[in-house]
Amino acid sequence: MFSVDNLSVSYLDQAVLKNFTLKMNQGEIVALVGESGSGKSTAIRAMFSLLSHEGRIDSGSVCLDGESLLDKTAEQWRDIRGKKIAMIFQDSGAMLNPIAKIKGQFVEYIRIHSSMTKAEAVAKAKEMLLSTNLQDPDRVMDSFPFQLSGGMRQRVGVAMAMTFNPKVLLADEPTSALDATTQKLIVDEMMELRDKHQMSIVIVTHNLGVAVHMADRIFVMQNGEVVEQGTSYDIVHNPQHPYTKQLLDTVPELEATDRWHC
Ligand SMILES: Nc1ncnc2c1ncn2[C@@H]1O[C@H](COP(=O)(O)OP(=O)(O)OP(=O)(O)O)[C@@H](O)[C@H]1O
Repeated sequence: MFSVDNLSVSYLDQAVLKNFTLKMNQGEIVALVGESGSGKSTAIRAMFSLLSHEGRIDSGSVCLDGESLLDKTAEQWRDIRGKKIAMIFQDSGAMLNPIAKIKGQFVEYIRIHSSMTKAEAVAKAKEMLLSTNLQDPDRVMDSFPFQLSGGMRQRVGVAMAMTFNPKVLLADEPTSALDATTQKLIVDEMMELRDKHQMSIVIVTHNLGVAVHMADRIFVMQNGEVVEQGTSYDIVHNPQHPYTKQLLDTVPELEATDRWHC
C-alpha cells in the first residue's frame, strides 16, 4: 500500500538521504532512529512533500495504493494531506495559530478538507478531541493554544491528524517535547488509533525505548543511509551493525522489552 523506493534527497547539492526504501504493510508501525542529522526528518518530510525550498528530491518514488505521490501538484496535495496521509510534528502547538481558539482552527481545518457544515464540523472536532482522551473537549475548543499544556496541544495535533482517518500517519518526534508520563499517553493513543483504524505509522524518534515499544520494525539511520533494519525484537536482541550496537549501549535498560514478556 505505502511504499518508498530508492528515495534520495539533497539540500543545496549535498546528498543527505541516500536510496531510502520502505515498504509498509497496512496497520504496521515503522520507527526511524539514528543520530542527529542522519536524515530521518528529511525522509518523512519528503514522503509528505514538505521539504524546505533548499531541498530537492534527486531520485526515487513514493507511492500510496499504486499512485505516485511525488509528481502531484500543490493543489492535488491539498486533497491528499490529512485525508490519505497526515503528519504530526514535534510541537503541534507551533503549528497552531497562537491568536485563534482551537475551535475556530479545528473547524476551519475540517471544512477546508470536507463539505461538512459548521455544526457537523464542530461535532466532529469534539469527537476527535474525545478520542485522544481530552476529557473536556468544550474547554479545549474554547482555549487559545497557550492556555493548553504541551501535552494537550500535542493531543490536539493528533486529533486533527486523525480526523479523516488517513491511511498513513507520519510522526516527526511527536513525543520528544513532552514529559515521560505524557509521552506514554501519546504513544498509547497512537497505538490505540492504529489498532482501531489499521493505519500505517512511520515515526521518527530519538527515544529507542519508544521505538521498541511502538514499532513492528525499526530502521537505523546514519549519514543519510539505513544501516540496519529489522523487527524491533531482532534489533534489540540481535543487532548486526556496529552503530546499532552503539545505540543500544546508550540505553542499558530498555524497559520496553517487556513487550515480549507474557
Ligand atoms: N533546510 C535545510 N537546508 C540545508 N540543510 C538541511 C536542511 N534541513 C536539513 N538539512 C541537513 O540535512 C541533514 C539531515 O537532516 P535531518 O533533519 O533530516 O536529520 P535528522 O536525522 O532528522 O536529525 P535530528 O534527529 O537532529 O532531527 C543534516 O545534515 C541537516 O543539516
